Amino acid sequence: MSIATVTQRIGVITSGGDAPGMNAALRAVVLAAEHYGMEVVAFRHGYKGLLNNEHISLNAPDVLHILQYSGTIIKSARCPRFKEEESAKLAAKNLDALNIQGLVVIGGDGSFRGAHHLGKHWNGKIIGVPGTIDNDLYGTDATIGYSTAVAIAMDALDKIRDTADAMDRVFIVEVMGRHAGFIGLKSAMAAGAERMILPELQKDKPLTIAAIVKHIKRVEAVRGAGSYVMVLSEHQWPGGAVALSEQLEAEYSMPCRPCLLGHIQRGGPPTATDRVLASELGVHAVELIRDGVTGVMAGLRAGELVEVPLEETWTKKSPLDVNLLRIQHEIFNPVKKPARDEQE
Ligand SMILES: Nc1ncnc2c1ncn2[C@@H]1O[C@H](COP(=O)(O)OP(=O)(O)O)[C@@H](O)[C@H]1O
Ligand SMILES: O=P(O)(O)OC[C@H]1O[C@](O)(COP(=O)(O)O)[C@@H](O)[C@@H]1O
Repeated sequence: MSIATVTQRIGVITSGGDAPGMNAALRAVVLAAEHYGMEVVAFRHGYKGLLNNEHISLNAPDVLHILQYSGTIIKSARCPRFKEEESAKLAAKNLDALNIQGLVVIGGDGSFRGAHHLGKHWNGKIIGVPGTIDNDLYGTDATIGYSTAVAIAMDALDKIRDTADAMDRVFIVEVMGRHAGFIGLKSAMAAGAERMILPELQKDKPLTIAAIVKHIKRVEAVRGAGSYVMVLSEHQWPGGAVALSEQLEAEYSMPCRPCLLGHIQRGGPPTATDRVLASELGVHAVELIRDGVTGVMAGLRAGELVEVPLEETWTKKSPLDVNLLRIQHEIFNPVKKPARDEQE
């Protein structure tokens, strides 16, 4: 690839919930831009910074040794005001005033909606880089941060198992992923959890407390007294893991404890998978801007770099891996019964 001779200035933001690997993506954007003779202007606090003109210029020394840290050095934010038309117009004005020709938006589906909204009022090139632990963006096999969140949840589940097993207890571990069960499913499989309560499974036939108790008792009948670890995606039970645990203790006399992983899932060192994915997609985003592409997310599918129209990333839905679901429900379920009964 030839080195561009025309100097371009590109902007970058990290937006929405921070995700492990956002710093690695940022570093990749800065290093790729420098490689192609482009300047980088970062807006702090996502779209809020774009509206408030809170910008800094970023060069290679600014991103030295940041890829091993979660969070984001340019900070992230949620900015409800950006949904207004006037906000997109103001952002466009601010970008033009700085002579910025392209913008890289590192974030999740909300951030991409924002990018699409901005694109209606701004002529610059806009590229999305998928950064969210939830993995809920269509068009890429994984989002930046997902691998780390799963690893953290798995580690927590392993630790919980020690105590659950020692004391013959039921544990309910609540994981993030407000609309998608990717973290729940993968961490449950990785840690050998007995039960998963995931948004996708709850949609058609929400679990009842009676069905949960029945399964716990059946597992005990098969294995004898021991541990039972349940992975619960957030917002899938009224009152969450705490309420479900209290119900099991009070109404069914089951020794049960809740564990809420919360924002622990977004911190600590990103996995190698996230760092490399972020590096590849950050560079791809800059190369797309350099090639004049706009309005797409830089993604990775089956090992290949892809470009997905921004709108598709939230209008289309990636389903949970049906094979992983089948294995969890049928092969790894200690209670052998037809899969259709599982979510009763
Ligand atoms: N429909 C929309 N139109 C314009 N901007 C939006 C829209 N939805 C979200 N955004 C912007 O993107 C930000 C991040 O979205 P959010 O859903 O909070 O996180 P994520 O990008 O991780 O999904 C919002 O705070 C808002 O500034
Ligand atoms: O950090 P906040 O604002 O409390 O948001 C929590 C939410 O952020 C996430 O970690 C990531 O979601 P987004 O990618 O949509 O920002 C969700 O799993 C969780 O529900």
